[in-house]
Amino acid sequence: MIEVEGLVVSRGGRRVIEGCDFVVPKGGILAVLGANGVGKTTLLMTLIGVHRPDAGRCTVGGRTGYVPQLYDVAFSYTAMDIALMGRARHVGLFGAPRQRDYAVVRRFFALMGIADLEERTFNTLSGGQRQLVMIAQALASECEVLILDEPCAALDYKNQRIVIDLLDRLSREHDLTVVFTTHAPQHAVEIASDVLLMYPSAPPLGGARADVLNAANLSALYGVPIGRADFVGREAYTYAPLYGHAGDTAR
Ligand SMILES: Nc1ncnc2c1ncn2[C@@H]1O[C@H](COP(=O)(O)OP(=O)(O)OP(=O)(O)O)[C@@H](O)[C@H]1O
Repeated sequence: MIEVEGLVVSRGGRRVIEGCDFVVPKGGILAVLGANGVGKTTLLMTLIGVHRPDAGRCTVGGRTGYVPQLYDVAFSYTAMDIALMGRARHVGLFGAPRQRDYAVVRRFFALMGIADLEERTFNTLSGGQRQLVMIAQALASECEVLILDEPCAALDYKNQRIVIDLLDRLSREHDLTVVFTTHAPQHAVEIASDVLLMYPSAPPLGGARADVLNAANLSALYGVPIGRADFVGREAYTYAPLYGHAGDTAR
């Protein structure tokens, strides 16, 4: 469970988050949406204790895993080495990973369709492949709360599906509490129980997905007209194109 009350956070001497309140129940999924630079990463870093709030309260109940937006490592670790780092609290400070640790990582690699990357050097993987390995690392920690910064940003449609479905499944079957940021409202439509909309000059708006996620709020959030459509019988959002495609005009 996560409880945030009256949260105020500054970066570089400037207030970035002001008056943020929300609750995510155990097993809930919160999607955080907002324009570039509005403070989504700042909020996540505050949840995991990296940034200190100027005011307010922020309680995260349970072992927490974090998946950053971008990740590079200094040494030639393999994808397996990187994912095994998620097992640190199970392995202990001077211990070596055991059979079970490998088995846990391999289970998530298989679920995410990246079993073939196990022996590859992490830094030679594509951005999307690295993102999948980092998510496997966090899941391998067997955390109770998982916080992910744009987990699908570098992923193709199929891999977005895999990650979004996996988060949904883990929250349903293992009561995993999830917070993720995204620039794709569709990810919120698909799995979020709760949504937090972060505005540049107004307090964030949070609540149950059905109450908060709608075309009017999304249009105000991004400053472009966003419409609701139904896509194969499901709620979907899309922004209106600014210009017609060149091929649409009469020649
Ligand atoms: N190290 C820093 N020092 C000063 N200001 C910072 C620092 N890091 C971020 N900021 C500022 O804090 C604000 C919030 O940044 P943050 O990274 O939280 O935004 P975001 O919503 O995650 O953006 P994006 O969608 O582009 O990832 C921005 O205005 C940014 O310029």
